[in-house]
Amino acid sequence: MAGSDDAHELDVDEALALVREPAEPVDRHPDRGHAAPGAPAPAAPSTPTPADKTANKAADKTANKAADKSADKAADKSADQANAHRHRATPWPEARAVAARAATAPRTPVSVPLTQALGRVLAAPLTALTDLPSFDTSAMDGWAVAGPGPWTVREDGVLAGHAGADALTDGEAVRIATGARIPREVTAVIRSEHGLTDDKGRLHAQREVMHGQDIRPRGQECRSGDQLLPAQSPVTPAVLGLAAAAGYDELPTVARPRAEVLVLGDELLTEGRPHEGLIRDALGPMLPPWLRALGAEVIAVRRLGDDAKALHKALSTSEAELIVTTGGTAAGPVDHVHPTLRRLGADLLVDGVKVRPGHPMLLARLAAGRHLVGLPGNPLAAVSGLLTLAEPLLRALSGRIAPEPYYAPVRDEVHGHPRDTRLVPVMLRADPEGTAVPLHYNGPAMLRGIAASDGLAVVPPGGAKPGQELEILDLPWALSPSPDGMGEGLPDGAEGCFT
Ligand SMILES: Nc1nc2c(c(=O)[nH]1)N[C@H]1C(S)=C(S)[C@@H](COP(=O)(O)OP(=O)(O)OC[C@H]3O[C@@H](n4cnc5c(N)ncnc54)[C@H](O)[C@@H]3O)O[C@H]1N2
Ligand code: MOO
Repeated sequence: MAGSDDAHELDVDEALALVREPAEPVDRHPDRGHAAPGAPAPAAPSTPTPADKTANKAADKTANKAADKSADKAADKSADQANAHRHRATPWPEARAVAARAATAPRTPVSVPLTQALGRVLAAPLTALTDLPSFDTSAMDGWAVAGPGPWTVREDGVLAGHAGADALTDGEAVRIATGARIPREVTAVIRSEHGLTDDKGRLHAQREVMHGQDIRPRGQECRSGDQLLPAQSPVTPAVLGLAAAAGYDELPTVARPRAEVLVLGDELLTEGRPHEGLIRDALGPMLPPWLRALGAEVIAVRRLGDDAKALHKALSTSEAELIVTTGGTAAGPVDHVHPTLRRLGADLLVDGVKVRPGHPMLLARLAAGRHLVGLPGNPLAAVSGLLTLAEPLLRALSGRIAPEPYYAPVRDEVHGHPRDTRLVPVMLRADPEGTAVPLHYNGPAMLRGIAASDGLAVVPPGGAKPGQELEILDLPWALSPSPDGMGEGLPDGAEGCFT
């Protein structure tokens, strides 16, 4: 694992670069202090603190020692590697596009019972298997009447789900329940609160009776064969209801991509409180449901510690189409992801992204149809990797349509990184502008901000001014957008059917 326990979106040099425009060559010292980790009122450290001074003195002393030449060499090498890595890093928008294009194989449609279809995507248009309603239906409890009143009321009544009553003749009425079949020759339904029977049992309407009132004619909502929804529509609870009403027992859906989560790190506990340098694994509980919300079927979550052999074996034997690893992406002594991918001859499609947090994230193709997303271990950096690389890849694999980007003005100034995009948790206000309020506790190791947020604001390099419109990344439990054509082509008047 990387030695630095708190690598932030801005380290000291980067924070200084923000106030020292134009940028001079930046010399990184990742182990020598950082900007405030996203906690309230972050401040660029313009004056060295006593702690910095002591650290600097110690560093100078050390640097003067001849015995440390080899350490300097190693540091130079690692700085070179860091620079090379930064150079390779993909700009954030491009990284998302690469991930969206990475899945090329066509998906096989699978027919699943309605009970298993929620959250999937339709592999074919939803076409009505019946007229809806499939027979003329009473919209109200009351009387079905034929011709002008008053009407003689028949002894028997008609209930929903029962066989239809005999045809009425003019001047006849029959008691009818909501949803019951309308007998032939009926001209209107009178609601029970709008009719009175006299002592001879004859029915009188209390208000004017319009022809056809409170009758839902067969096919009012759709005719058999009508397209109700286009292919690629997400299957929501409402879609399940519509499909059942239209006669479906199963739905043709796009197969869910199988995903496996490999949690790396010897320092992780699965229960209890952190102690003696050990911390709780925050990603094991967070990622599986998040991946499911993004369309994946999570087939396994495994904790491998910092064991290069175990990682190699897991990657070579996994049956998942998407392997998500957490941690081990940096260049620390036990960061095994890069070396293992090299051993496997994987194709690195994205190796580092110009985004904070999460810049060490990566995307690799292991073999045809099998990908790995390497998420950095810092929890918010992992969320950033999830939304930057796993989300577009899973969207393509599960047949979902990319949401239209949406924008909201930020309430406050948001500090930017000098070169990289920042993703900052925001809360959306219910005001007319839908203002986004940036949240504190947005440091790479923190989940407190994201847990309270409605989305992530995309802050361009250089930052954003109050009122500036920023793209907002939805969290996957927010509503999915409708694909093109959904809601179009409804027959005239279909929306205006109030009762
Ligand atoms: N010399 C450098 N060191 C680091 C750099 C750098 O540029 N130069 N980048 C830093 C950044 S930024 C990040 S992000 C991390 C990424 O490191 P890894 O992906 O190798 O992650 P680890 O070192 O394994 O862990 C980092 C951090 O996160 C904690 N962690 C890991 N897994 C979990 C988990 N499942 N739940 C909760 N917390 C987890 C881990 O204990 C570390 O504190 O590298 C920096 N270093
Ligand atoms: O800044 Mo790291 O990428 O913690 O996320």
